[in-house]
Amino acid sequence: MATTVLAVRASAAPAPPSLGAARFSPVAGPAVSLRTQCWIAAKMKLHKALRRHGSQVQRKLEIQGVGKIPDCFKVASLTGRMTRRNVQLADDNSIDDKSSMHLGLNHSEADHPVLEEDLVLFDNFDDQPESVPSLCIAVIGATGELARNKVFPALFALYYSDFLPQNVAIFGYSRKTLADEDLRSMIEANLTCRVDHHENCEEKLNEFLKRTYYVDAGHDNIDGMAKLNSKMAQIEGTCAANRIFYLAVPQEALLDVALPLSDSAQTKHGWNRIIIEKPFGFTSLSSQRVTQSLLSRFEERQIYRIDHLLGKDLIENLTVLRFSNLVFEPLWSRKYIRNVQVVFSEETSAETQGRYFGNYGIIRDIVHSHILQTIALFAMEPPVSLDGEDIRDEKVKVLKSIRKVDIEDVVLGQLKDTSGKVDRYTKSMTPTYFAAAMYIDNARWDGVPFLIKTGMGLMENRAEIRIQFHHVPGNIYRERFGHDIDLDTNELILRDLPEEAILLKVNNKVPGLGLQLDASELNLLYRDRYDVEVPDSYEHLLLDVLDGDSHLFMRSDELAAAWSVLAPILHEIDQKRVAPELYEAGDKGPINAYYLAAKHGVRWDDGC
Ligand SMILES: NC(=O)C1=CN([C@@H]2O[C@H](COP(=O)(O)OP(=O)(O)OC[C@H]3O[C@@H](n4cnc5c(N)ncnc54)[C@H](OP(=O)(O)O)[C@@H]3O)[C@@H](O)[C@H]2O)C=CC1
Ligand SMILES: O=C1O[C@H](COP(=O)(O)O)[C@@H](O)[C@H](O)[C@H]1O
Repeated sequence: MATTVLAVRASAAPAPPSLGAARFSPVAGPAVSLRTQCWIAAKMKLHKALRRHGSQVQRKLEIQGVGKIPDCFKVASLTGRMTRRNVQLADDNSIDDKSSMHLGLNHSEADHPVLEEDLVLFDNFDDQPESVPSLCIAVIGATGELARNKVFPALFALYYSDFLPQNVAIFGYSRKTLADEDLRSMIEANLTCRVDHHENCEEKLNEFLKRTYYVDAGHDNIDGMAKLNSKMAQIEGTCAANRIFYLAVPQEALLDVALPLSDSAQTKHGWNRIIIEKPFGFTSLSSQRVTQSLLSRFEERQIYRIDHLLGKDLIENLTVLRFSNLVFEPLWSRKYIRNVQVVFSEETSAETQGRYFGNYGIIRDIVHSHILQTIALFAMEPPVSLDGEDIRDEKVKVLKSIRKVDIEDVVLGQLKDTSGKVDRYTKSMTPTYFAAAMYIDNARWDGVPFLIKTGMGLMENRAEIRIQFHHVPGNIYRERFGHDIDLDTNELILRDLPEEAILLKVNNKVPGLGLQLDASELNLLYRDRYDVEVPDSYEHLLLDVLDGDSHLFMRSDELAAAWSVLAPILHEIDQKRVAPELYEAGDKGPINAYYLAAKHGVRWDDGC
């Protein structure tokens, strides 16, 4: 563990610490006061704490009678005891550990101590302000589709809402010859972000753009990363500084970028985190090699494998609903649950997905990460805490318990080519649709089919998880339901698309004389309940990275376990040359998916 050496000042009336922010002031307009920086840091911490520990933190706030946003040192005392890691820190009275917590330093990531002469903290945490480390975010592959359409807009939305520290700098990096101004114009031109109609947006955008710089990598990432490092260092000075590197590059370029980055672009004055995009490898072996190379240079805790589909509220609700409601928690097992359906379908055709879908196909692109992570979060045992590692410990057990999938329980589909051109998917047999029945061989889920279905170019956008419960044993009302026993099945539906909702199907009496039963839905429609704009999932996940919260990012052992589930299927598909069933755009997808569900005693109940 790296030791953080800090110069401690005696007591009252401390001189303001030398802030990285001061170095940003020439580009950022007037220097921002320590108070403001502290307030922003507090707000970020508080936002996160409220999101994750809601009422606990809220109660503490009320008890302390603090205003809307308390001072950062007070927030630390409100949130600092929430995770196991922080419990240890809070229990340890040494100034070093406490100070590193306030600085946002994660010991295992902070390879080197913060420089003694640059950083001044204070011995009384309840009364004294703290220094806010600067943050540099580099978007590698800045000219690509993902960076332009998703990453920069998400960064700006976070900046707009004050979720990035005041002393932040953004770097775009690619091999094209561009100037800062070109990058800024590109960001501005592609800003489809949700805050563009909000108050002061233009002002904020100008501020944001002034903090944005371009680094031309040339044709060699070794030189490129050295250049990036020196540009960042110039801005950071020698103060405490953290860095995030978003690797928005094709899989083939990942190591070409990541290895020089590890050698030359990491800060020695804080933590470094890298974000890696899906799909995570083409084969189990190639993925393993990439992982080994990454782990030879980075610590596991530094690596964030991002799948933006996991940044939806639907996914967080999986655990919130189960673990915070007594009416659901006891039902979460084979005893009450008959089957689980995970559906992710899109109207858009794979043609419109751009290069990133390419030859990878839907199994590597969507099933490997999104679907298997959803199942893992759904089916895991209660984690010890909300700490990322505790959750990942439980997810990996689920992935390792998934039974080898029988190829007879797999349906592949491919969108018919309507362009008249040679169909690149047909040529490569790349599936654009996948359905399967999976089983988890453990005590909780033994015998429960998990039916998954995902495809492009279908009749509607749908992302939902449906949980069908067993029929009531010896139901005394059975005669009132008619012949279709499925009609009285209780069902819980968590939905992201077509619109966010949580629905519970229950049986009730039809009004009037006589006793007739009906199946109705108790609806929680987010649109009606909450008058808020939903942040893009990239915003959510970027904030998690900033916060060091890893629970929605696949750890290397999860990645390997997911490959163990899918590699045999991919291998058998290749070996037997299993041809995908063609389906029309805007249709329901392959008919075989319906036979598959019936074989496992399930009826898709999803409208498509
Ligand atoms: N597009 C999307 O919405 C999504 C993309 N992804 C994933 O994100 C990654 C990027 O996708 P996308 O933006 O579509 O790809 P693009 O091809 O549009 O962009 C790739 C970017 O990487 C840069 N690049 C390529 N090779 C290198 C290299 N060796 N060194 C440095 N820079 C390099 C390119 O710039 P230059 O050639 O100038 O260096 C370009 O800026 C992929 O892994 C993809 O699977 C995941 C989900 C969604
Ligand atoms: O990663 C992917 O996500 C997109 C859907 O993104 P969203 O922001 O519209 O939710 C999907 O179209 C693509 O196939 C997939 O690779």
